[in-house]
Amino acid sequence: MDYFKKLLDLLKTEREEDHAQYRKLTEQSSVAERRANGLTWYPIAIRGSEMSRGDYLTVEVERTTHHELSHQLRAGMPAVFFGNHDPQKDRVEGTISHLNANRLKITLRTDELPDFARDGKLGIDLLFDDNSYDEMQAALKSANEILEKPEGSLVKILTGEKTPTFRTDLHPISIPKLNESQNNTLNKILSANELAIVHGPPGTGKTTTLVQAIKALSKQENKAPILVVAPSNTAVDLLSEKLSEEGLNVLRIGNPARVSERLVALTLDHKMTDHPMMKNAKTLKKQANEYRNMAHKYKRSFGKSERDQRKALFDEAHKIMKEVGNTEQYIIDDLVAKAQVITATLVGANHYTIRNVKFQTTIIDEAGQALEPACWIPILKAQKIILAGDHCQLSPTIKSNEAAKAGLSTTLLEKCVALHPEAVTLLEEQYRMNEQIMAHSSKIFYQNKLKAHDSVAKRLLFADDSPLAFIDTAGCSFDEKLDGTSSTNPDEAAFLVKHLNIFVEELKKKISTNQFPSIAIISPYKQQISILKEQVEHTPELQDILPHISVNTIDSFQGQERDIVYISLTRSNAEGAIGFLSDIRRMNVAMTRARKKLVVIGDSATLASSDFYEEFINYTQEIGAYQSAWEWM
Ligand SMILES: Nc1ncnc2c1ncn2[C@@H]1O[C@H](COP(=O)(O)OP(=O)(O)OP(=O)(O)O)[C@@H](O)[C@H]1O
Repeated sequence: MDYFKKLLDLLKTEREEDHAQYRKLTEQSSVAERRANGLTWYPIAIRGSEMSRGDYLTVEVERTTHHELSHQLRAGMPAVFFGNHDPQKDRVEGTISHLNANRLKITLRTDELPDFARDGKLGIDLLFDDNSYDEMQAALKSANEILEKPEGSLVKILTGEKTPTFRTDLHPISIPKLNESQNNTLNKILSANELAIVHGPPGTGKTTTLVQAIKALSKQENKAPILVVAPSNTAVDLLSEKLSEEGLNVLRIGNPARVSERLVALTLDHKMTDHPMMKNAKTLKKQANEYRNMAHKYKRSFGKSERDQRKALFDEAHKIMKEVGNTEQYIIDDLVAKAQVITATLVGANHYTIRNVKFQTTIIDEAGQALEPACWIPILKAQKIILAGDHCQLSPTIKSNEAAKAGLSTTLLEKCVALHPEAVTLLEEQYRMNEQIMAHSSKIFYQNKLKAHDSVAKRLLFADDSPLAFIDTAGCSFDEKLDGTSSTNPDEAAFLVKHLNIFVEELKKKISTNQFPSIAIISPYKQQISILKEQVEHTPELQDILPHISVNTIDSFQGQERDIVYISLTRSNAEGAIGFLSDIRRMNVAMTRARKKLVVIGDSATLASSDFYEEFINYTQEIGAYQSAWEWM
């Protein structure tokens, strides 16, 4: 019982901190400041409006200037439509329903355009996303109630009160395109009655395996829809596309982060427009909008009979819209029932279109990055859960240090791996890294069980190149600095760029520019990234290959891979303080992005305080991959 009470407390702390940070960013800041922080579109112009379900008005707007500014507005987020003459008063709240480049649609909680909208000074402001927290909170409360009931067996298993069970009557199947550990995983998923856990280290084909498993599950469950969710829209998009490529009927709930034709065709909106019943709804909608436009011709200031006339027209429009709503609901139910797979984000699993739909099986991908309270939203909709991810890579970002320390950063995946090892299968063969790049990660995180597939085990940029190097800056006096709250090391950055430069010169002799390998330069420290970016961009010899180089923090590279990876560890001090570097899961992500070459630059004297780095450095010494920075000076 205390299990969910504790989570509810942690979630409350997190919500308060998140809200406080949001307020700090928005309160007392001008429109220009909020715009610079990516929270506001201003100015905007109205490009159209139409009635939508529930007597709401959907307005399409365009950002008319400042297109170069990045912003955090996304479909599904709560926002406010405001007039800048009197922003306190002139505001209507709503939800962003579509977003494409510099245009968005916002569904407002009103049935007609407010008067202030006739004035040109309009904008859209992002609101704090209370909805996600409300959904998480409600899910935790329901889970707590279910836990006390006899039928709450899945909840009891996930919280460690019961053990999962497996069918023994199934004949294992073997799919030729899957390797042995992938097939084992597939069979574990099929035989699980309540829970299976897929542990997928970097490059081991987790997505490939899940897609095949979902296909097989769909057959096993007689085509009843399977719910597939992940914490981010990007992850949901990837799975939706792959599942559809395999011929499954996929319905994507919510709005994709990326707009591709294939993906758009899977969305509910798109499928609705193709539905045979939609023509009817469209005709009705058009009629309702005509009534509404007629009503608008009567201004509020007119006499009584005009006001009555206006009201009658609005009433008629609303009546028709109700009918539209019913037809649309019918279409939605039909599409949901016919889908083999429904995909959404964790919170999107409670989208109004599927809110009351129950599933036999739910798959949570990227569970290693999912906030536990969010996982409970889809879990409550299912009888069987598949958790897939890697708890040895980055965990979800938590805003409140207090909540993180008290346990919110521990994922459900991690807890379940510890509670139910019998439900876990490890994908053991990876298709990304040269075996030398893989070895340290495999030893520290995966009990030395990872194998490099033959096609990659010996992969190199060119014959005789070395796939791994640790370059030791100890004794070079490359001292770290503190820039705000972020550590930097300008000397180390300069050294890295110089090393890269020499290596690139060598590469250019062997590989043509258009087939040039991809390069990542990674550091855990934001300010170090800025310095590195600046130096790379100002190195004349690197100009022609700049499009092949990406410089960014570790977090932004999760899930990606590059041919060459340089890591700037940055820390170098007499005290042996390594701060952020002690988060070895983050370093696991950094070190496992490289396909053919990994160069790690750091100060062994500072790093010696950590077993993780000490073992890494020892390993590079054993295989002759250790160098001193002196050799390059
Ligand atoms: N059984 C297999 N045989 C050959 N290639 C495979 C196999 N499984 C996966 N791969 C290849 O390995 C690569 C990674 O696969 P996939 O995208 O499924 O992995 P992932 O584990 O989801 O990746 P990530 O590490 O980014 O999470 C792909 O190029 C895929 O084609």
